[in-house]
Amino acid sequence: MTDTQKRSGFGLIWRIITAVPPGRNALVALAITFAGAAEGIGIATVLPLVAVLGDNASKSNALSKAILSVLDAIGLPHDPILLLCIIGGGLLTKAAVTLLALRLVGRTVAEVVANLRLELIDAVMRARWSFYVRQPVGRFSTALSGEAQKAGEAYNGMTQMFSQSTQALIYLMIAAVASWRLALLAVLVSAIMIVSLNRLLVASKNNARAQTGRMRSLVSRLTDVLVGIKPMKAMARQARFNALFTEDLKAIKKSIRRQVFAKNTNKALQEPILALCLLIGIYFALKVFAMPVGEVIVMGLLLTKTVSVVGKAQQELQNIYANESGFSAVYEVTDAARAERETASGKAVPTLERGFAFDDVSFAFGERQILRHASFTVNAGEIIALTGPSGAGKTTLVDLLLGLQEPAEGTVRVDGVPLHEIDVLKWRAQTGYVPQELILFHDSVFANITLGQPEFSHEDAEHALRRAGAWDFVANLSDGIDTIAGERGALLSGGQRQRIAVARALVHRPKLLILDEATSALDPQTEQLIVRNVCQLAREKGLTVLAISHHPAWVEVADRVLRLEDGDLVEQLHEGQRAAV
Ligand SMILES: Nc1ncnc2c1ncn2[C@@H]1O[C@H](COP(=O)(O)OP(=O)(O)OP(=O)(O)O)[C@@H](O)[C@H]1O
Repeated sequence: MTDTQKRSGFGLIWRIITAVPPGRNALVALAITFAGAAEGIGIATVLPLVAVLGDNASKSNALSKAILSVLDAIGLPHDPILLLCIIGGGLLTKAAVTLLALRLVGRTVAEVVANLRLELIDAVMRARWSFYVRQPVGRFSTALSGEAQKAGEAYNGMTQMFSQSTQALIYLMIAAVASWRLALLAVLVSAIMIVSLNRLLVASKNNARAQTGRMRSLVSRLTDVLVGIKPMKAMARQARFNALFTEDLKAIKKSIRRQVFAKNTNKALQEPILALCLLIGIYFALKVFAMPVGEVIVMGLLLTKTVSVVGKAQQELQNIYANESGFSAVYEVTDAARAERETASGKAVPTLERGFAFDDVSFAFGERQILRHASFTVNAGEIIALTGPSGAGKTTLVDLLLGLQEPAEGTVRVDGVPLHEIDVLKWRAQTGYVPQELILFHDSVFANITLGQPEFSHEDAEHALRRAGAWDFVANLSDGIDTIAGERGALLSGGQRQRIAVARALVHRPKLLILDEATSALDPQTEQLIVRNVCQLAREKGLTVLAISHHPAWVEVADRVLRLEDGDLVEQLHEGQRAAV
């Protein structure tokens, strides 16, 4: 059971309440209580009105006496018009203050949702690399959209429930002053209603949870499928996924049906339960306690009011339950991401003036040994080609160099300083990285290169594109550098995408350039052009290059070739060196 599941129910409600500034909560509570009290005064004044209108029996009622003596104390007459004004004034004040409270609630709900989303995005962005590898992307999308929205609705439900409960309490107090029997009856009828309809609340909660889980699974699957839709379409193998979605959709349909039924039934059954209890109450009041008709009518009004607000409070609780699974899901993702937050790195700022080194580094994924006591040094300005069979661990070696993975043993050093003493964010900021599976954003070529960082101009992007051998084709696109690349860059060819990714890695003038099979999709001439440009950067600007590639173009120009195989890292002589030997 996760922490979030343990905290479900009222623990989570408490978390939502405490997510709102205490002052705001207090203000909302105050406005709601004040509105309830104003209405309560209005309703309570009905009994003395009946008394003043001539119902002598009502005159002897404690509530009538209390209100009329307050009028005496402040020197006001027992005038029916005045009492009508008090009733109307109470109801109008309630309406006005409720409007104010609703404005506050609206603002707070918007803030709750926005804060939840901010917290979620912040936690996800700060998580370590290994966290993302284990999560379906759809999990984040569902949490960010529908589930965060539900959290806001749950807060709204809580304020409504608080409002109804406050009103119920006020009515109950008035009822207690009017008659202890009435108060007892109100408590009894409310209890009958709460207990008899509780099953519907539990049903709402369970169905909402099932629905949230299924929705998450559906969105995760759909996102995965859409990301990899092309080969499925090309091989006409998408039918299996249709069947999977149908399963999820069927389950969602079933839980929605049950949830709507539970909600509507709760609403529908409250009225007959109340009516039945009221009829029994009226019978006892008239026949057993021989209460006067006028008093019984007012008491009936008070009882109806009290029990119906209890009913509304119960409906709001049902709403909270229906939305609770939403915010517990948001917290689950946020908490999971927070638990995997990248630990604070060191303070040293590397300049890569001397180079970097692996010092007796070992690393494994479970049983799979990737590096075994690897030691090597790369001097600043060197071009290194890294080769090795598929799955040997070349990408993982780069992850270790960038602090995306931590060695089980040994130390990675930059300029002689261990990586854990270095500010890794500043270290990574000096790196240009072109991954094997590159993805362009659905945005312009310019935005894909600058990643939206305002410090880069069109000239910077053009300069980087020229270095990446991409300027000619970009200049010929319909909107030049402002052409939209399409979903994941699908409007460009594989080789064009690679060159834009190289430009993205060069635009911030890095000190270290990491190319992971970055030119694999290019024709030999274009690849040679990029290799020449990168070599020039290494010679003129001291750029250090680590190129994972089997292509001769890189192996031939490399100062050194490292080969990784079965966990062992060895230095190889390339053609030129072999000839010299
Ligand atoms: N996050 C991970 N968790 C568990 N195993 C992983 C993870 N990432 C990679 N691996 C495994 O580690 C091994 C090395 O993967 P890596 O991507 O580093 O190899 P590579 O040499 O770059 O391969 P290729 O040349 O095919 O790109 C593979 O067997 C892979 O299955």
